Amino acid sequence: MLSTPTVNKTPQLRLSRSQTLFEAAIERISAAYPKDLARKEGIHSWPDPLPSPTFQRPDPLLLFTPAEDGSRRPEAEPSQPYQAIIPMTRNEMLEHRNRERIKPSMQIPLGLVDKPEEQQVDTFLVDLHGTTDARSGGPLLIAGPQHSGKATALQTMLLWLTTCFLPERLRCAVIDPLGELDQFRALPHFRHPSGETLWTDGNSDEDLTRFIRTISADIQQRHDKFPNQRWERHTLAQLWSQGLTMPQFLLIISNYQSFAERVSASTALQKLIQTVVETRLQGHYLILTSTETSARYITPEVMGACGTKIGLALHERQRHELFGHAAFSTEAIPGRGLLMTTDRKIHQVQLALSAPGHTESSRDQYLRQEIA
Ligand SMILES: Nc1ncnc2c1ncn2[C@@H]1O[C@H](COP(=O)(O)OP(=O)(O)OP(=O)(O)O)[C@@H](O)[C@H]1O
Repeated sequence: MLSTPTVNKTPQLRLSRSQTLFEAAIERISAAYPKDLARKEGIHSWPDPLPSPTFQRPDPLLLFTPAEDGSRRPEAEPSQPYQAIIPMTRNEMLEHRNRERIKPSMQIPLGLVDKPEEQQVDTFLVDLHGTTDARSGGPLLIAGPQHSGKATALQTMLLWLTTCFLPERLRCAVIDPLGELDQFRALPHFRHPSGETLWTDGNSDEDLTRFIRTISADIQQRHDKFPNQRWERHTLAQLWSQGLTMPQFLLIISNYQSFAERVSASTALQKLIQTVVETRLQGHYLILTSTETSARYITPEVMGACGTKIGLALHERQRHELFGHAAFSTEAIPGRGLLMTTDRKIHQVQLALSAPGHTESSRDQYLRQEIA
């Protein structure tokens, strides 16, 4: 039986302006009863709180460990080290990709998830294929108002995927009405073998129809190539191991709500979504972002198909629409949100940035250089 630790002297509480009371309380407890001492006394569950971007430190959580390359170091080097989801630089990851025999995987590290019931903070893996446990998800929906971090989350996921997979292993098609993913546009992952670009802003019905036709034909072709194949969870992995390079296919529709008023566009998109969702085991995956959560913008069928839902900075009605009555409010912190997976449990998450930098433009520049 463990004796309750006694704290004789509580250090002075210094509240900086950017610190919330909750963080200050944790800091105070941590100072009074440090982790090392807790471990010595057999207490191992002492998770850090989710990292919070602040005015002084807007980029505390990154996908990759930033490179030690002075020329590309973010302008103001912070005193604290960055917290990175992947303990490798992007270059190390690229080398790893070239050396290893790569398997198909749509598990994407996107941040940290707080699990108070397990007293743990874990890496948050989005699982578009659905292979792990009850948490695994299938299609992903990220909902949040403007400037809540949706595009940033897409950038982090695209950086991960295009780093892990060569274009013959991953093909992406993007509908990006606001040009938020432009940094990635020139990558070969976004081009069809025919040379056609798999990218549209979707602003004209004509463009959208052409785009949908190309993707639908691709999906049909894959089906025709293996007419007798019974697609199961590991079929794609088995085909890869036999040397058949059939790319995983990811469809991203950013700002999906913007198509709701255009009847023919939204009908065509819904049909495409349904096809992609139904052929997940063949390696077709879907990510949607939306500023709206009501049935007027996202039909119950599309909402129901999204096994993983992330809500960023939602107000109460939207939280209910997305997560039901169990949803709770989170602090207004960039990249902080709620997550619900197929087990219908709700957790708080902090999403990672794809690039370091104190301002949006310096992060954008870093990301562009990184991809180039
Ligand atoms: N995970 C994060 N960590 C720290 N800051 C973040 C994070 N995500 C977003 N931000 C901050 O919030 C700003 C807005 O993010 P982003 O552009 O991704 O939002 P959005 O929801 O896509 O908005 P819009 O719909 O207007 O494009 C970013 O420039 C960044 O400063």
